[in-house]
Amino acid sequence: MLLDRVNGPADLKAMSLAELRQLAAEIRRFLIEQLSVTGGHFGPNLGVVELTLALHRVFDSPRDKIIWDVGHQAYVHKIITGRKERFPTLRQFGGLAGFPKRSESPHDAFGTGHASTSISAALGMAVARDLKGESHHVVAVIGDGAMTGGMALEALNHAGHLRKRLIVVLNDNEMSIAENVGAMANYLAKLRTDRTYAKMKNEVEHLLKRIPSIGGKVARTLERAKDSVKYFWVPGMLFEELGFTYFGPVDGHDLAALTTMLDRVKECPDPVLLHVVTQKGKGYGRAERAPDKLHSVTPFNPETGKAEKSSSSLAPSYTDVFGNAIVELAEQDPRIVAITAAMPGGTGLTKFAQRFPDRFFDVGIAEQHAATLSAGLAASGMRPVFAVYSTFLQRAYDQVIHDICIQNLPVVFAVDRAGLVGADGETHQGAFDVAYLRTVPNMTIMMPKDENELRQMLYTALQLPGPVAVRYPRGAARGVPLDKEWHTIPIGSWEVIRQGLSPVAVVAMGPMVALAEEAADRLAEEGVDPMIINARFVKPLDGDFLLRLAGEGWALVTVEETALAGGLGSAVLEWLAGHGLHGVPVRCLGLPDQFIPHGGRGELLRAVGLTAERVADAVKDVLRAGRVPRAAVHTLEGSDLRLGQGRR
Ligand SMILES: Cc1ncc(C[n+]2csc(CCOP(=O)(O)OP(=O)(O)O)c2C)c(N)n1
Ligand SMILES: CC(=O)[C@@H](O)[C@H](O)COP(=O)(O)O
Ligand SMILES: [Mg+2]
Repeated sequence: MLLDRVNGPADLKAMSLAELRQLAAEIRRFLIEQLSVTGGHFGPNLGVVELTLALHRVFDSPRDKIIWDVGHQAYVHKIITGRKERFPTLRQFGGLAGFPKRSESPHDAFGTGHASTSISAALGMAVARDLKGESHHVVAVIGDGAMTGGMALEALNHAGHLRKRLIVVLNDNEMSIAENVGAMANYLAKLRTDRTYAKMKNEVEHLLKRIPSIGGKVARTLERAKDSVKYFWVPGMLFEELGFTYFGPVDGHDLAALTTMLDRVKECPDPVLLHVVTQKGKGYGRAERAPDKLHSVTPFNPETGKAEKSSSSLAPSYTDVFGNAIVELAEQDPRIVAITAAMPGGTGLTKFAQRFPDRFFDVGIAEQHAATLSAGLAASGMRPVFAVYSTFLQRAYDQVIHDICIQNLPVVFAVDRAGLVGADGETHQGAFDVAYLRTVPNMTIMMPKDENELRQMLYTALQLPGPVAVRYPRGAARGVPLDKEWHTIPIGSWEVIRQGLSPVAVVAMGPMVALAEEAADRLAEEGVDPMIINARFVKPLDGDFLLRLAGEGWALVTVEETALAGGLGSAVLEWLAGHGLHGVPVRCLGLPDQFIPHGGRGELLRAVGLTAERVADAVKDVLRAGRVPRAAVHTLEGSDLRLGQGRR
């Protein structure tokens, strides 16, 4: 196998085109075999096999910098740059990351995971190169979906101004996760079919020149009439006007054409954009036919394409429960509209989009725009629900503050993937939304203990006059029955799940309520019987309840699957301190002040100390503390996390 001979990009240089074509076939087989076992981003990587080979053939990584936008399509890059043996550990704790990581390889020039960052980073590297008098190449590989992100356009604008030597490879496969949307997608479609324009140009010129005497003059005038002719004749005008020389479109599966074009753009002294047309899922029929469904896969049978039966519970996912609930609510309330930033499937809005196409908006990978679009909708009497992953909402923080909360507009944030997401690692953990939303005045934040409460929270949120975030985790809910009737949940009210006899209360949020119940079962064997509280509102806290607990001498253990700094525990400590209740023993369990890497969610929870055992220990610990002297320091410690000690 040629692939056995590839341990670095240098091994490609000596290969003939025929050998590169054979290598491409071998890499496709490798991807299908490996990802059918580990799962991962499937369609995107099948689509960039030839493009990656051509890039590493023409450029000299790691001296030349190649930045992969989003980075979910960097598996082939990792295979070529000496990491193929590690693929059985892909996205597992201590194993190969699913995105480029500078700490993983010198060939990973820049860490990615969130879309639309590559051109900015590449421009930064080009500026640094020139300031340092170096001469290497910098290449940003960005998809048509990521190109709909505002950051990408901001970077194009600046790059065209600076006119630095920079190569942008636009990987256009007509897909984001779902089909790509927006005027940019339409523009690219025109460029893709541009061959007709080019053909038309030759025919028109040929015709003009055949007209006796004036024809040639008209053709020359047309050629000279820069704008109209350039616009009409020269494809890629949008990019040309931004200061980029546009090349393409080129077939992204034709190794000869790709290497020729890359050799050509490599010589350009100014910014260039090479438009490459690829097929997402290329080489695996099911992925070619359903590139959205096979954007990422769980382990599957490569023969049948069927997902392996995972042991996951029969309970519905929180996402599906949300997706069904918002359709039911929208049936009753025509003011409800749903917004997504290029994640209709992931956020469960597919059904809503089919049922209410006029009230559904996929804005592309543009969370900032989605947030302020929602603000405009809310300011005009609609009830927008912006469904967005916790990690991606980070992109719209100023819009949340400036456009929504200052004006106290009734926007509902359906914050999905809140908590540890697992395999996608540091860039995707939903760790920070409580901290970053709790500090914003006018914001209400709630998290359900199960799917039935999620439905009622969504209903409650849509009754509120101001901004509200309903956050829920990735994956299966708890399989509880769903109330048929809608009812509102009193704002700021906590719920006693288990009364308990010992003077200690476990104040838990979301899936940590179930963990607290597990801990209580363990403690019962030792005669300890804590109260368990469902802290279903993080903002506002249930101050009356806290006052009663503190006044009656209870000790507290807070448990959350979010960053401790700024989370539920912080809120409780701030509240107690703010009310002069300094003697209450408190232990706070949650995510430590570290980025949580990829791995199974269970493994990661153990690594950060969010286990029933650790909750039980904390309860006994805080009971032992008893009424602590006023001078006591409340602990906010996470665990002494030694992440990355997993399988190498
Ligand atoms: C800021 C941000 N929002 C949403 C996502 C989720 N996401 C991951 S890949 C993807 C689509 C990317 O499309 P494209 O750039 O065309 O790459 P392709 O998958 O087609 O290769 C999206 C929306 C993300 N990674 N970052
Ligand atoms: C690369 C990217 O950002 C998305 O594909 C993300 O990995 C989807 O996450 P879920 O699998 O949780 O929908
Ligand atoms: Mg794409």
